[in-house]
Amino acid sequence: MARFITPEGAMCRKNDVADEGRVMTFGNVPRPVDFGERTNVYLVGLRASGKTSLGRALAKRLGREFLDTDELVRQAAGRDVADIVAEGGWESFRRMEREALRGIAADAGAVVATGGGIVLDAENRAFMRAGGPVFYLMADVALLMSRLAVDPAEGQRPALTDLSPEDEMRATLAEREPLYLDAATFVLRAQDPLDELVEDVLDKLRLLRRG
Ligand SMILES: Nc1ncnc2c1ncn2[C@@H]1O[C@H](COP(=O)(O)OP(=O)(O)O)[C@@H](O)[C@H]1O
Ligand SMILES: O=C(O)C1=C[C@@H](OP(=O)(O)O)[C@@H](O)[C@H](O)C1
Ligand SMILES: [Mg+2]
Repeated sequence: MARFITPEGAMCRKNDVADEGRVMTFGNVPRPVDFGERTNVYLVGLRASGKTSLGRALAKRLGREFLDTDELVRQAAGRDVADIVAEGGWESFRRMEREALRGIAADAGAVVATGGGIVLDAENRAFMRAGGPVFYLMADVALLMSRLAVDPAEGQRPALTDLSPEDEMRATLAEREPLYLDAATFVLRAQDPLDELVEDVLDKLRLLRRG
């Protein structure tokens, strides 16, 4: 089993590679093979997988700007997600989310945490893939439910369906996992401690640096 993957490996078909218990995934579409000072890094995954937390820690470690599409939407709208959805429906929020993503300069060199549903839009997935490495924080339902019980943030995370919270999480995972994998350059283990995740990302970014 391969322990290291060259940038050329990023052009191969989707392929999970175990590396000391961690998983790296390379998709079947062209991936950024260069990671430089001005390249954005994107974090995707379900609600409570840790995108915002990891993004903040990673940006600090890299000395880069941290951006969160939910926060950009909130600033643009002057309202939180729950209010946007209550007034205009999810369609309205998704439109704003898409604009927030597009509004981030291609050469910002930022760490960008996204909202869990950003991958529903195929053009968002293509936009991130083309813009920089995309890290998918893979998590199971039990982990996500336990985090949401502690930190529900209802203004930020209104219900997506009429299902019970756990059934909703199950259905959302089933619907979105292929979409996260489609967007992803790498897969991370969401259950790992934050400091280990930061190191894991730095290791993977080194694979993409030229020279
Ligand atoms: N790696 C981690 N280990 C333990 N708790 C975490 C980790 N990442 C995030 N959390 C906690 O999980 C909750 C959701 O994290 P958050 O970063 O808001 O996720 P997301 O942005 O993906 O919705 C927060 O309470 C956060 O403190
Ligand atoms: O999964 C989703 O569809 C959503 C996740 C939320 O962000 P987090 O993933 O940061 O919780 C937020 O964008 C909105 O409530 C929609
Ligand atoms: Mg978040």
